[in-house]
Amino acid sequence: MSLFLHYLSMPYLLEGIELTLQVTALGLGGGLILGLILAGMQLSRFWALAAIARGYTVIFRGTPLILQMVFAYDALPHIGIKLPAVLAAGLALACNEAPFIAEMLRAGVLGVDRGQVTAGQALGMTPSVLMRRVIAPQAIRTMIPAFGNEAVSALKNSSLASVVAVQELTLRSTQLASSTFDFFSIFFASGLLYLVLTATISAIQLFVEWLLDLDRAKDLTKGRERKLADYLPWRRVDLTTRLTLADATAADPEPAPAELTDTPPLALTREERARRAATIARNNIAVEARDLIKSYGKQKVLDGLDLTVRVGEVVALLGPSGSGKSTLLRCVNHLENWDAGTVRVGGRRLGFAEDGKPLSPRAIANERASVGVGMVFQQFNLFAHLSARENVAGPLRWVHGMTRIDADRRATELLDRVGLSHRADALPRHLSGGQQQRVAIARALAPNPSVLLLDEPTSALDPELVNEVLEVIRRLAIDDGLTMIISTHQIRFADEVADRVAFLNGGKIIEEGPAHEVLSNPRNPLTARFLSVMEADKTPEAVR
Ligand SMILES: Nc1ncnc2c1ncn2[C@@H]1O[C@H](COP(=O)(O)OP(=O)(O)OP(=O)(O)O)[C@@H](O)[C@H]1O
Repeated sequence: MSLFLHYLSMPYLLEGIELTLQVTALGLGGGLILGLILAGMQLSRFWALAAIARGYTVIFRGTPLILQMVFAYDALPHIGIKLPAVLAAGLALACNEAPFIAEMLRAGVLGVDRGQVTAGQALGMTPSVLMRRVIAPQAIRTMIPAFGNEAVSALKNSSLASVVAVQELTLRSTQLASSTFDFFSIFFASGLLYLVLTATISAIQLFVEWLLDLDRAKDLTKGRERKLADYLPWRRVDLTTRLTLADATAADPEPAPAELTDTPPLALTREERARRAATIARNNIAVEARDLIKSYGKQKVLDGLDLTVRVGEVVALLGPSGSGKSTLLRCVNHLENWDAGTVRVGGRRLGFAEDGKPLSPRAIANERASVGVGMVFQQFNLFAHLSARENVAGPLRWVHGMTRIDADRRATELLDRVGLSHRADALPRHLSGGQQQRVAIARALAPNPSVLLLDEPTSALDPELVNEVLEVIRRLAIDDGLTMIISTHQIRFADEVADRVAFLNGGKIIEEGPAHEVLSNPRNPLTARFLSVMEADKTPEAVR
């Protein structure tokens, strides 16, 4: 026992730990940098870069680390690169770790919900803002356990550096044992030292997981402490603003939700509708699609579609499942490319330069932000790692350059408008579907869009939550006069809120006109059949 304790505190072995840590740190640090580059190449749009990264992965993942170390130490000098043993071992370890780390990074990035990425694009985020603010923070959280594993494995693999005579812990233990023949005590002490190192890595991993745990939320408004994750770059929130806002909400803890659902639905009288129609007819064109054609493979989804929407007009897109409603909305915002035809928003051809050439993703993002097309999705697509307030305020800062205080103020104002100021600090997963959709509407409204596109905003909701969302949309249409295109299966809602309905079938508008007229007296037999099925069943699923 005394011998074991002696070896455990022996400076000769402890100095070996220093070299072990040096090789591990070089391997992990270098592996992370190289892994980031490889992951970027594999995720890139350029196939040549992806192919080079794949080739690298096959070679370095498929050959033993021990050979790579020998190569770095003995073969590189032949081409004039003579590295000290520690550096050569660290380099080989980094090159070996890189493909594994790249795969972890790639899995983390691909694991982020596509819907959130689309929502970020629709909000005008450039690819780099999307990566920094939406993808990386979520990917990093999911990668921590795998990265912890990789760190432990790199530490253990560093023992192979002994083949290039790095005096790390394993080599020193072996040397000591062969000179003293006290194998058991020495290797037991050495094993325990490795265990301490790997346990430290595990502890750091658990600490980081705890640090980034979003569910560890402490409620500020109830005077409790901020969680550390709030201080991270993507979560940083201005304390003064938070506290001022917290004070404001504390005075009125449960404000508007009752107001949203309890008041009778707004509806226009026949005369008001006629006045509104006359005003809209004089307005400029807000959105114009001309002869739009779009196919997925052999399937033609939009087949020469024409649609004109005037400023202040609310158009409901109706039609059976697969008729192309969502695709049309996605084309309006250029979230989807199309094969032929033109789309203009506010007179501008979104996504194309003056000479008709397609713009880069970054330029399209900037254009989306400046033209102002808001979008609300069927599946809400809120940023899962951000509170309701940050979902609204974040894009205002990142895309529109608003200050933190102004963005937070605007977010609070909009959340109040959709009856959710009391849930501003909640994460999306702690909100009901209806509440999430109301936050999504607030987020889309935040930059004051000129047009709001709503893609079946209630079809993912339980029936009892549908009305709260419809009421918010109704207010936007009737009170605020916002230009909206809504894809919906809610016939009664379309009748009450829309100025015009357009009925799609097979990628074409087969009937359109004033909402009440088309819905109560359809002329096309397909529209009539669709409406009667909807009427008979009252559930959208019936026609799907
Ligand atoms: N990314 C895609 N790849 C291949 N096919 C697609 C893609 N997106 C949509 N489609 C197909 O295009 C057609 C039109 O889809 P779209 O979502 O526009 O219809 P929709 O009218 O909005 O239907 P729903 O009411 O069910 O949402 C469907 O047949 C769908 O399967």
